[in-house]
Amino acid sequence: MVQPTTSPRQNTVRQPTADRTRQTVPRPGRDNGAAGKLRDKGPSLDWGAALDRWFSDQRSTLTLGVLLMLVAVGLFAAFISYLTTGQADQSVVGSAFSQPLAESGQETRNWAGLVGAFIAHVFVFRWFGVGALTLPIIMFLAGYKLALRRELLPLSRATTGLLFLAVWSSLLLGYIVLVTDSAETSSVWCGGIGYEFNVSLYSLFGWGNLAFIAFIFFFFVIYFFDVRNIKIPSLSIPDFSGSTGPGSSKRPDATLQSYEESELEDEDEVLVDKAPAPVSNEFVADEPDEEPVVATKPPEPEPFTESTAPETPAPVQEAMPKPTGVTLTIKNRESVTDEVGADQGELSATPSPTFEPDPFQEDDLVALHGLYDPTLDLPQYQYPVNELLTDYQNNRKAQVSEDELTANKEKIESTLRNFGIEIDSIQASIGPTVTLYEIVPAKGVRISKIKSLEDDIALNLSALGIRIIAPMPGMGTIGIEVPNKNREMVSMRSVIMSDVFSSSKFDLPIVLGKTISNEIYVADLAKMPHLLMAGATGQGKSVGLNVLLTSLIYKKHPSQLKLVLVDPKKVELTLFNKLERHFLAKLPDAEEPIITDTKKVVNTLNSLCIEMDNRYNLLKDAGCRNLKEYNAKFVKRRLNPDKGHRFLPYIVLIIDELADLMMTAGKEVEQPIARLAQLARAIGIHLVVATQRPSVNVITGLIKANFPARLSFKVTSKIDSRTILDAGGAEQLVGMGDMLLSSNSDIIRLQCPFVDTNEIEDLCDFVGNQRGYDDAYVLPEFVGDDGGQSDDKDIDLDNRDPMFDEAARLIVIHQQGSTSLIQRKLKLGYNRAGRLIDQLEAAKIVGSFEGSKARDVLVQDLQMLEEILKRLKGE
Ligand SMILES: Nc1ncnc2c1ncn2[C@@H]1O[C@H](COP(=O)(O)OP(=O)(O)OP(=O)(O)O)[C@@H](O)[C@H]1O
Repeated sequence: MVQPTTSPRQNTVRQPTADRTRQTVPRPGRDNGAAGKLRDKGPSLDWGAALDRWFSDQRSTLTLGVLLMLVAVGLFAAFISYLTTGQADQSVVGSAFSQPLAESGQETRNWAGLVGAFIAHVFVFRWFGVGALTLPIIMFLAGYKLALRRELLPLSRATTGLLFLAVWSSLLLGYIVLVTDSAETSSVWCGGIGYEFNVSLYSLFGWGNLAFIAFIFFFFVIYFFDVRNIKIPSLSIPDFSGSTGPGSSKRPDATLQSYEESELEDEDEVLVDKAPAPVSNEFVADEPDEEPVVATKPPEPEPFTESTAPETPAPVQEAMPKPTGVTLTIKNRESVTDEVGADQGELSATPSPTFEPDPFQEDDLVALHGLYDPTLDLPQYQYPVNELLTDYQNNRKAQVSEDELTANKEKIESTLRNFGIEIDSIQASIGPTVTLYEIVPAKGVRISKIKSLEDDIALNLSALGIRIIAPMPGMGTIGIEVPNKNREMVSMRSVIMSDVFSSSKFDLPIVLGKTISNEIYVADLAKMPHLLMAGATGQGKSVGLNVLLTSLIYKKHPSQLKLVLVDPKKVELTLFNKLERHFLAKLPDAEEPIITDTKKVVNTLNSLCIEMDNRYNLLKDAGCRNLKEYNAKFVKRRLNPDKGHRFLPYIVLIIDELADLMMTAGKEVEQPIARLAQLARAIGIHLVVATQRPSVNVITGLIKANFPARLSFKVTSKIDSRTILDAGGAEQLVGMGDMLLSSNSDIIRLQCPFVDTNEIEDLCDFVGNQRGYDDAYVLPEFVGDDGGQSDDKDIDLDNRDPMFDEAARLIVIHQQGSTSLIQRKLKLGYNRAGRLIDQLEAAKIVGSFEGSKARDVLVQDLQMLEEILKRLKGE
């Protein structure tokens, strides 16, 4: 969990046990580090790497591609030529090795000379006949892909089809040549394979050969076009573009169409939906009539509520990578490797049947569109720059003079001696806030004795905040922490700019400050997986929360992270309001993205539980154990958005002041918090809960048990310290961001970085002023026991939305009562689409809201609908 900086005392920061275990336990089916290292040493990898490098150099692929295309054209010419001149050339080819080559060359009539005649003789005459023409075509397609890094036709699929055609046409023509007894003149058309095949079997089966050849064709078509899912009439047109429907086009996205259609075949009405193709923003160059993609305009964001999930746009619908495509793909590949490489919590659910698209098509999708890149939602988004944070001039190292050190050492020694404790040695290391004196006691000294003298030593050193660590975990020493007279302020800017943070590959990196040995401590919230924070008023809790949020905002793209901010004190988190359209999530009907009202907090927590359940269902359907695996699969376009799959951002819930909530809502907040804390780690929902009052009726056993990572600023009593950390010590901290972090039973003292409100303001302005989503990320609707939000749905049908009729027709045509369908097709924001669906419900066109399912459509056809619309208009 820790990324240590280089420091002489590096070994003092211990890796949490869970992480250590994780490194040593190999995971089935995964590439583990050890295996990687072994391979690294093998010489074969160097060749592989060299080859990879060669292929990733565009000059190499361009050269090879063009060469392949030229050879393909030459071969094509040679084969065509052989079909007419072959017979004459046969003797030349036959005698090529018995007479001088130059002479034979002159005699050949093949357009591609003796070499052409020779190759054509093998491929056309000996093997495939006219079917051999498919081979240069395959070669040309491969060359084209290499040279231009795009496909004329999906390569793998076209290769399969063309190879089949080569063999099969040879068989069929062989049969014809045999039964017409025209081998003398026409055997060049069928080639040796087809002719020999038919000769061997004809005496046994007679015309049965033809039936067998026809059956082979049928068999191939069944598998190649996956006949389960396509309409039979389209089979008559073998189209290697991969498109199978009657309306198949030569567009390069034909594969995509086939992908979508094959998945949706069973639902005719959905196919209707697909006909006008929601592929509105792709392949602009080919389809100028379609809605153009403006490079600067991000695609319409989809608020991902469960009810909208089935309508989430296919990842394949994102703008086709333009000339930058290569870069994007490479970037994505890296990010996927990163993602798959690390590990996370696991989901024990048994994977249910998974959507496994045809591997050809899946390859084709990635080949055509590249990996799915969620950040293309906001392609122009700029990560915050370091200059937004203040460079505190006085941010010097802690000044502890030699005199101060020696004086403290002597005092410690003499104090201990006064109590009859002898020591072997004493060593000091200066931290930002405190200096640690490490003592090696003389043999026979009882550690508990030193610990019991804590107060006396503190008195003698006349310093506040002495903390005695006896023994120092993992070392045979005793630590005494003495606060520095002049402490160092750890600025946010310095930690954000540090290598350890900026190069951190954690999923949710949060920089918590500096350790006693001046190492910058970065933790991964995703692995914590939740954090409980306590601290008396004025000790740095709000600054701590700001630090945590700042870390996340600096590292994550808005498409990868959503924040749910709960602030019953109403003032602490207001600044983050500006991030509404980038990082914040809220309930569908919420006006403000930052939740301050207790009732709304309860609804939000329950809504997050629904989101959690929805995510578990998605993961189960995808056969993934955690969010990372799921997103990695989605990025590789292996999950079908039409089945509700979507890229899932991390959600971080921050509650600033749990005490208020527990006082007013008690169990109503405790239970969903405990449930989320218990179950939400695998699906990427993480909680940070802060409180001023770490008493047992606020941090109840239920909550505490589910928050293994706890952070305490200075608290007022030892009891409070015990409540939060299960150990004393937090009452002796010195304030101003001095804190103790307890995770996996280790306690570490840290100095929290400082970030001021005006820095947060600048940061939020920087992000908030950029183009964002249309709205905050919408959480699933939650209707409480009292009917929740339904009471404010007094719908006045005389005051219908101008788009009402259009929305109604859309819903009836698609027979799908979904807000996001309206949003997407009519290009409306979520709120307006939500109002429309309420009006449609009031007009009894759609049924009532049923949790995560789409609403029922109560009107069967357009005719009925027109009647209803007329009635509404009073006609
Ligand atoms: N990491 C830090 N480094 C230096 N000074 C700090 C740090 N954190 C807090 N302080 C100082 O302590 C003051 C109070 O901090 P903060 O507002 O975070 O306290 P708090 O615990 O949130 O209080 P409350 O609960 O009343 O809101 C800050 O204004 C700042 O001067």
